[in-house]
Amino acid sequence: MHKIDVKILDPRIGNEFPLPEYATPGSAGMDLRACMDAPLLLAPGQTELLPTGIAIHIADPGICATILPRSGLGHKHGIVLGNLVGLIDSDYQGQLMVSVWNRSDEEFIIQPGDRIAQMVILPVIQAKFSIVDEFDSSDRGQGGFGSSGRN
Ligand SMILES: O=c1ccn([C@H]2C[C@H](O)[C@@H](COP(=O)(O)OP(=O)(O)OP(=O)(O)O)O2)c(=O)[nH]1
Repeated sequence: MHKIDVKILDPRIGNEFPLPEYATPGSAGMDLRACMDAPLLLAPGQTELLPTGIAIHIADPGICATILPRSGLGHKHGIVLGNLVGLIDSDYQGQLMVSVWNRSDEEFIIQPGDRIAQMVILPVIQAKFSIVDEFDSSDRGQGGFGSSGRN
């Protein structure tokens, strides 16, 4: 298990609200909690940036974190992310923030401590461009966007 430094910025984390953790041994993501002071009513179409009460410093440039919607919230209630996917750089040390977007046509209330999104830690490969005039030939060439047909 990889270790990542975490700072607890909101004293409710680790007490009233647990530190993000994997729910089962096979979980890929750990849920992030909304750490605002009061309930938040998200009107249809509204987007808000919510604090999570923690900061992480991944440090290793070969690792990043992604913030993804929770399936149930997204599918049943239309609560997804304003940035669709959040990408946390390995050198970011600020508070983890979650942009919540109510894409439904109904109001949704988020309570402090609610699990609003999930974070997945992923490997990253950093690449450097090498300028060429021609690529080595490949089977696909420039074909894309449906070039192989529909089925
Ligand atoms: O959902 C998110 C997305 C990003 N971040 C933090 C971590 C990330 O490392 C930093 C910058 O994110 P990004 O590079 O995507 O933002 P930007 O809009 O390009 O801003 P910047 O100019 O700060 O890079 O913001 C979050 O806390 N939550």
